[in-house]
Amino acid sequence: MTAPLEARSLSLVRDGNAVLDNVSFSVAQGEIFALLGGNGAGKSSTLLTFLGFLQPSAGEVLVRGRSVHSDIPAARSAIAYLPEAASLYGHMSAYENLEYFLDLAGRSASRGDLDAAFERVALADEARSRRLQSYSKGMRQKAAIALALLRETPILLLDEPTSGLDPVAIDEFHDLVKKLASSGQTILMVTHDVYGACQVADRVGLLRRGKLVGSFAAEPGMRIDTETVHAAFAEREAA
Ligand SMILES: Nc1ncnc2c1ncn2[C@@H]1O[C@H](COP(=O)(O)OP(=O)(O)OP(=O)(O)O)[C@@H](O)[C@H]1O
Repeated sequence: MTAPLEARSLSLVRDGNAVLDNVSFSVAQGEIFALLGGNGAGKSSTLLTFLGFLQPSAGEVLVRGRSVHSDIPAARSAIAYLPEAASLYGHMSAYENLEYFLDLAGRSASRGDLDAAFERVALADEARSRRLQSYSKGMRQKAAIALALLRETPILLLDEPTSGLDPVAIDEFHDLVKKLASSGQTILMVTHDVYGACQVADRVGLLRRGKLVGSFAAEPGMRIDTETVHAAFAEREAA
């Protein structure tokens, strides 16, 4: 079966610097793959390449078996992307944000559809009409995920999705991501969080200075030995 996401010998140069070097991996349907690495390892750049915002200098990325750069709109329409800072508007309510962004994506949703999505992400009823500027980071994250759900894309890309969330919000978020994967969505997330990656992912890849230096099957609560963590994070770019 064709993997929904695949990087084939992907190399990337940004501003003259080699950012990714011969990276290959694929993510199967319904799988959660976490790319783990230090600052500057190339995690966000990998996501931006799948979205067609960055062009490989060698190799290619494929979405549902098709080279992204041969049809960027097709790749983007298959993907919901959550950047590190949720990109919804603070001066609008959750209802208004979702209506507006779905409209931009050429979709429409009834109030009932919106409420059903908010239920799935457990965004409280009373919050839905409130402006997002009064939300906590976890609530904004829920609203952004609700939007991703309503777009009904087969693929979800998550950039540091739990940074700044409290431990309860992180657990809720991980449960939600697992539910999405078990309903068939394919998920690629990038993170610094070793523990969280092992909690939520099926597989973890270690990215070190643009090279994929290892990958392994993850299990909740597993410990990665210090040597492995240091191998991934050593020589990271100074933050
Ligand atoms: N807008 C940009 N223009 C040019 N180079 C960039 C740009 N953004 C990032 N880079 C470079 O690309 C490399 C990889 O950065 P990237 O943001 O992909 O890493 P990351 O693993 O996501 O890091 P972090 O964990 O700090 O977010 C770094 O060397 C960085 O300096």
